[in-house]
Amino acid sequence: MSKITVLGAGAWGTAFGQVLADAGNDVTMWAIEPDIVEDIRDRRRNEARLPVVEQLPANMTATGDRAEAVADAQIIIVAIAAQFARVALAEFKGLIPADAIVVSLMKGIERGTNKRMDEVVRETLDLPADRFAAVSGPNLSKEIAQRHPAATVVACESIDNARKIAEACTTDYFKAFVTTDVIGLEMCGSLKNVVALAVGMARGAGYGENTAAMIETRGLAELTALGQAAGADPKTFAGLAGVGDLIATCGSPLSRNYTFGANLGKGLSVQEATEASNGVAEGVPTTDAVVALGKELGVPTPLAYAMSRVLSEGISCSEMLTQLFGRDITEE
Ligand SMILES: NC(=O)C1=CN([C@@H]2O[C@H](COP(=O)(O)OP(=O)(O)OC[C@H]3O[C@@H](n4cnc5c(N)ncnc54)[C@H](O)[C@@H]3O)[C@@H](O)[C@H]2O)C=CC1
Ligand SMILES: O=C(CO)COP(=O)(O)O
Repeated sequence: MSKITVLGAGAWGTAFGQVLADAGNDVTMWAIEPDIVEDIRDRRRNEARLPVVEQLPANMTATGDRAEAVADAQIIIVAIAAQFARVALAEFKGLIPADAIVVSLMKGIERGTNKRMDEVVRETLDLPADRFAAVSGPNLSKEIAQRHPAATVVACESIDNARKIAEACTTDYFKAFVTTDVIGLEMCGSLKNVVALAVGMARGAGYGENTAAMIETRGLAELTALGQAAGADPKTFAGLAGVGDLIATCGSPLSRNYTFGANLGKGLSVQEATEASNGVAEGVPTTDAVVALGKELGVPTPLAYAMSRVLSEGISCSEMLTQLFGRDITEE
């Protein structure tokens, strides 16, 4: 049993906090929103971000005080919207215990720098590779909050530390596999959100299984190529964090990215879809970062490019698909 702190009490931060508490750990949530801290601490609820949970476990509390949150924590989980991770974590620099393992749940690429979350977290906290882990997989928060059976993958350059994190989040309904492929895990989690935007858009526009399968399969090829160029192990893309998460995210209205895309497909503007979104749709800012990363690594990213035109120019779903596939005859 460990003292574990979760930074960010959004939908996934809170649901994962419950998993950790169910696994027998003492869990402290830190959030920037005083009303959410008060709700978790005084009422064992997170009405704003995770209303589906009627009562959070008794071994879960919350604070808005940064130093108090991380003092004596053996494991620190980061579940903050990816584009704000750098600015939020900078406030924790110097407060993190020297032997704590820092674990990212975030699925995004930083806009402007094109950096993965392992790079952002390690840079900001000045953390060695063996004290950073990422958790990613088919993990829709609302299902896990209701304790539906699910699995995930923990990646750390130190397999022993990956095992420590896996053990800390193992319950009778939640299983964690381990890997040392941090880059692969990060790339899978971030890039599948862009694919989910496109699939959601096609569904929202009224297209069926063939169109969805085409986007998912070509999307998987795109994220695998980009991941490999960044140094990932191709096997990771065929596993839970790759195909697994793609299936969950591209097939569920519980996904914010899928829903954001579906709203675009139904004719909402980007602004309207943003206002309708229940939480962060990471694929939106990540799309441009993926296009830029593709250029940097010399890997074509037709799907991310087509989606970037949807987001910046408002092209329609059929224009997006025409842009995506073109008319040239190419090998699969
Ligand atoms: N919801 C889900 O099913 C899953 C989400 N994820 C990933 O986990 C991450 C967090 O997602 P959710 O908790 O669902 O999102 P959310 O939209 O419910 O919450 C986002 C969190 O970021 C925090 N935040 C934003 N700006 C901040 C700042 N400047 N300082 C401090 N905190 C700030 C918010 O306070 C909030 O707690 C995302 O990267 C997401 O892709 C991963 C797996 C599943
Ligand atoms: O990552 C997720 C499922 O694995 C959650 O997807 P959304 O962020 O689109 O809700």
